[in-house]
Amino acid sequence: GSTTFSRDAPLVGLIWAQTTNGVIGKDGGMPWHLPEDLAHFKRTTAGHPVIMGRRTWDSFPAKYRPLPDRTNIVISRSPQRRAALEAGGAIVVGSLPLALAEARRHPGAEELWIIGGGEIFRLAADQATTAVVTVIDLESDGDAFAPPLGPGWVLDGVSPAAGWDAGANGTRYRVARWSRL
Ligand SMILES: Nc1nc(N)c2c(n1)CN(C(=O)COc1ccccc1N1CCC(C(=O)O)CC1)C2
Repeated sequence: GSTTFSRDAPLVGLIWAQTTNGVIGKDGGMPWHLPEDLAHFKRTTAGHPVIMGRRTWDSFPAKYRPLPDRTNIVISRSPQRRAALEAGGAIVVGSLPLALAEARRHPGAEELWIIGGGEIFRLAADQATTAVVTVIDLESDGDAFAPPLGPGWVLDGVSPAAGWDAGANGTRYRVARWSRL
């Protein structure tokens, strides 16, 4: 029979999109337009709590906030910003540990997704057990970067395994899935 492992520890995943040279953001946005990635992001995170830094929250067009069908947890150390963020539908906490603790209380918490940005990914890389990375066939300058995945991270697979997918607008991309032992 199949063995099922009860996961009392949630799966903590990182999810981001980057250029081939590791840029994840520029001037508060992303230097590409790839609706297929937005659909992939929404499909992957829907139904689960998402944890993000305040800049990532601000980067979403207002009509997308809070991200629907997900508990939106925003890390901000600024008491001045807390009220506005909460008014916008976010749960606001002051640190990543507090965000992870808060996320566990919400629906879908068997899987938690950390969705950005660069500063939060670096803090979270040693606590996450999976990373889902959209690599876009583009070189760009930027001001936010993908975290280095340190020792212990292994590449589980890339889709497509060779070459690139192409979005309707011609942007080439692929999705790499990493896990940390
Ligand atoms: N692979 C991967 N990883 C990430 N962490 C993120 C992404 N892609 C994409 N992201 C962005 O910030 C960018 O988003 C958007 C930017 C402009 C317009 C709409 C959107 N979105 C439309 C869909 C919304 C939803 O999901 O409902 C979210 C906002 C985070």
